[in-house]
Amino acid sequence: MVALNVELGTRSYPIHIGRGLLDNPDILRTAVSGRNVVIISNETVAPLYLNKVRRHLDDLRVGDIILPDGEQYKTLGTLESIFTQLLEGHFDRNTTLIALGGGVVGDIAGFAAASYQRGIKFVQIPTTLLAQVDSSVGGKTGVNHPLGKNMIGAFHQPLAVIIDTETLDTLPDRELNAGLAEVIKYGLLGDAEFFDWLEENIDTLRARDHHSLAYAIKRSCQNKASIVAQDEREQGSRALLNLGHTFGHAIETGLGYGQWLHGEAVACGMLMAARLSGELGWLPTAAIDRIEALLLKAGLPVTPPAELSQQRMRELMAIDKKVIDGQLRLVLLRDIGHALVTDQFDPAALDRVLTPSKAA
Ligand SMILES: NC(=O)c1ccc[n+]([C@@H]2O[C@H](COP(=O)([O-])OP(=O)(O)OC[C@H]3O[C@@H](n4cnc5c(N)ncnc54)[C@H](O)[C@@H]3O)[C@@H](O)[C@H]2O)c1
Ligand SMILES: O=C(O)C(=O)C[C@@H](O)[C@H](O)[C@H](O)COP(=O)(O)O
Ligand SMILES: [Zn+2]
Repeated sequence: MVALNVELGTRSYPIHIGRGLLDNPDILRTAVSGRNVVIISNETVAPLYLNKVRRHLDDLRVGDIILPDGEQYKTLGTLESIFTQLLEGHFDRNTTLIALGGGVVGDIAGFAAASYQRGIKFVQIPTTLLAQVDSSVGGKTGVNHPLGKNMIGAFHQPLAVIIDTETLDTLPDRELNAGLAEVIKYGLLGDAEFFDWLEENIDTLRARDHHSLAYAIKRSCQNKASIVAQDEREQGSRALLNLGHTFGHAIETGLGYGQWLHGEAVACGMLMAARLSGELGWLPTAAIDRIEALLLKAGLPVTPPAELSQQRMRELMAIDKKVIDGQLRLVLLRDIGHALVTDQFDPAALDRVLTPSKAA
C-alpha cells in the first residue's frame, strides 16, 4: 500500500492506494468522522461495491443515495434530488458523505458536500481509473450546465481519498482507456520522464498489469497533489491540469454530454493543443507525432468530430473558466513535459486546428 498526502495546511488529506483496500476496515473508519454517513453511488457501481463499503460502518447510521448512471445526469436536478434525500433522512451537518464511483459521482457528491447546510465532510472512493488518477484529488466539485461543462461548482477538499485498484477489474476497456488520457496528460504537462515510461508501458497498462497500473496511479496522484498544493484554487499553475480541456469540454458540450467520454474528449483536445503549439512553431513535428502515437496506442480518439464546425467549436470554447475579460486562454506545449497557459496565439492558427478536415 502507498500513502501520499495532499499538503494543504488544515485541509491536508491522505491518498491511500492499494489492491484490496476496501477489505481493510481501518482506512475507512479513520477517514470517516461523526456517526452519520451517506454513501452516494450510482446504479452500476452500487451493486458491485456498496456492500463492501457499508459492512465496515455497521455501528453507524448509514444511508445511501443511488444516482442514475451517466454524464448526462451530472446536473443541478440530480443535486437537488440528493438534497431532498438528505433532508428527508434528517441528516445533519455532522454527516459525512462518501462518494463511491467514477468522476461523475465524485464531482456531484463533492458539490453536495460543499453546499449541503453550507458544507459537510466527504470522502472519495474512486472506482474508475480516471477518478483514481485525477477527479478524486484536488477538491474540484460541480455539475454541468447545458451551455458548459462544470460551470456550477465549488472547491471543497475531501477528508481522504481511498483508491482500491481492485475495483478496476470490473471497469470496461473503453473507460480504462479514457482514464489513460488523464494519465498521459501528467506526462505531457510536466513530467517528460513519465511520458517516456508510458510509451514503454502502454500495452501493459491496457492489459491491466496490476503493478504498472498502481505505478501510473501513484505517479499521477503525486503530480496532481503537487500542483494542487501550490495553487489550490487555480489562480495560476493549476490551470496546466486543463491541458486539452478547452477543446475537450467543447466537444463534450457540443455533442451532448455522454456522447464522447471525458477522457476521450481530453485526448483529442490534447492533440489539438499540440497541433496548435506546432502551428505556432513551439513544438516540433516529431513531438506531435509521439503524442499522437501514444494516444492511438491507448485506444483514444485523435480526430475531432466532423459534426462540430470550426465556428461552433469557437463558440463553445468561448465558455471556459480560463477566459479572462473575454480573452480565451489555452494550455499549450513548448515541449513534451513543458506546458504553459497563454493567450498569445494566432487566431488563424487556432482556426486551422479547429477545422475537422485540416485537423485530421
Ligand atoms: N473534479 C476533477 O478534478 C475532475 C477531473 C477529471 C474529470 N472530472 C470529471 O469526471 C467525470 C468523468 O469521470 P469518469 O471517467 O470516472 O466517468 P464516470 O463517472 O461516468 O464513470 C464511467 C463509467 O464507469 C462506471 N463505473 C465506475 N466504476 C466502475 C467499476 N469499478 N466497474 C465497472 N463500472 C464502473 C460508471 O458507472 C460509468 O458508467 C467527468 O464529469 C469529468 O468532468 C473531474
Ligand atoms: O483538477 C484540475 O484542476 C483539473 O483541471 C483536472 C481536470 O482533469 C478536470 O477535468 C477538471 O474538472 C476540469 O476543470 P474545469 O475547471 O476546467 O472544469
Ligand atoms: Zn479532466
